[in-house]
Amino acid sequence: MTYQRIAVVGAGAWGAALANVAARAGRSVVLIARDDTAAAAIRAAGASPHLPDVALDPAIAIATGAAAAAEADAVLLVVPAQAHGAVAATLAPVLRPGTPVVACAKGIERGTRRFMTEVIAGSLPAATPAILSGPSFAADVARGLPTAVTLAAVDEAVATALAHSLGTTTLRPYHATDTRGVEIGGAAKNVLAIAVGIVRGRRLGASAQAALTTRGFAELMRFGRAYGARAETLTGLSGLGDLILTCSSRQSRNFSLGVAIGEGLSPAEARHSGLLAEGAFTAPVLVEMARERDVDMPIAGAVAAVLDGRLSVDQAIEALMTRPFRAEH
Ligand SMILES: NC(=O)C1=CN([C@@H]2O[C@H](COP(=O)(O)OP(=O)(O)OC[C@H]3O[C@@H](n4cnc5c(N)ncnc54)[C@H](OP(=O)(O)O)[C@@H]3O)[C@@H](O)[C@H]2O)C=CC1
Ligand SMILES: O=C(CO)COP(=O)(O)O
Repeated sequence: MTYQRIAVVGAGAWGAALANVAARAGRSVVLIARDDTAAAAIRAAGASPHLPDVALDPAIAIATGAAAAAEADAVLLVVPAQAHGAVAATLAPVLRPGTPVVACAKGIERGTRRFMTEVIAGSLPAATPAILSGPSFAADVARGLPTAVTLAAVDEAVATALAHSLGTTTLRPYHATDTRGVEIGGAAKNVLAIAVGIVRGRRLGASAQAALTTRGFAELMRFGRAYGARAETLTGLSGLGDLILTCSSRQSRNFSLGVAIGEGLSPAEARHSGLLAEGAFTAPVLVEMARERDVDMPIAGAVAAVLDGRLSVDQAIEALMTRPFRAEH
C-alpha cells in the first residue's frame, strides 16, 4: 500500500527536502508554508529560503492554511519541535480520522516533557502518529544524494506503507515500530552534538571528540532504556547513525552552535545565528527528564549548564574530566 497524496506542513529546509523526496517517489505533493508571504517567496524563488540552493520539484503545489491538507492521505509535519503541538492542532478540523501524521522534528516539548508522537496524539487524537528520523542533512536529501532514515509507527503496516510511499533509489526509509526509540535518538543526539562542537571549537583534538561522542552515546542509551526504547533502535540510524553524522559535520546547526561557543562566543551570541539548533531547546528538558528517572547524563547536563550560563566552557570541561573514575559499562 502507498499513500498517494502527501501534505508537507512546514516549508523550511527539511520540509522542502522531504517535499522533493515525496515528489521524486511519484507522489502528489502539497507543501504548506507558514503564511502567504512565505508561500509567495517560495513560488518566486522556486525554493525554500531556508534551502535556497536546491530547487523544489516544479510538480509540488505551494499552499498555505490547514485546509490545503484536507485531501492528504498522509501528512509530514516539518516545523520545529516546539511548534509541533500548535501546528498539529490546526489540522484537527480537516484531516480524515486515521490519517498518518509523521513527526519530522527532532526534539522534546518543553514544559509538557512530551516526545513528538505524544505531541501529535495530544493535538490530533484521531490521527495515526508516526516519526521519521535518521542521519540526513536536508541539503543532501533534497539534492538526491544517497541517504537512509527510520520511519516508525506503532502499527507496522502503517510504517511499511509510509516507507513505500517515500522511498526512492536515493532515500531508503527503514520501517520500525519502536516510535519511542526513534524519537529519543533524534532528540538526544542534537544535545550531544553541541557538546562535541564545543570540543571542536576549543581545539581539544580528534581523540577528545571521539571520546565525547562515545560517552554521549552511552548517555543516549541510558536515557533511551529508562524511557522504554529498544536497544536495537538506539544503535540504529536514528540513534547512533544520526549521532555520528551530527557530531562530525559543520553542516549540522547543532554542532556549529557548539563550535561557535567553543571558539569563544557567548551562548546568547552563538544562538543569534538565525539557524534552528533544536538541541538548545531540548537540553534542559532532556536533563530534567533524565533526573526524574535517575539517569546519569553528565555531558547533556554540561551542555544545558553552558547554554544557560551556569558553567563556562572551561568549567564544564573540568567538571567532566574530574568525575570519579568508573567502570565503562
Ligand atoms: N535541516 C535538516 O537537515 C533536518 C532537520 N530536521 C528537523 O526538522 C525540523 C525543522 O527543521 P528545518 O526545516 O531544518 O528548520 P528551518 O528553520 O529550515 O525551517 C523551519 C520551518 O518551520 C516554520 N515555522 C517555524 N515556527 C513555526 C510556527 N510556530 N508555526 C508554523 N511554522 C513555523 C518556519 O517558517 P518561517 O520560515 O516563516 O520561520 C520554517 O518554514 C527540526 O526539528 C529539525 O531538527 C530533521 C532532519 C534534517
Ligand atoms: O538532524 C540533522 C541531520 O540528521 C540535521 O542536523 P542539524 O539540525 O544539527 O543541522
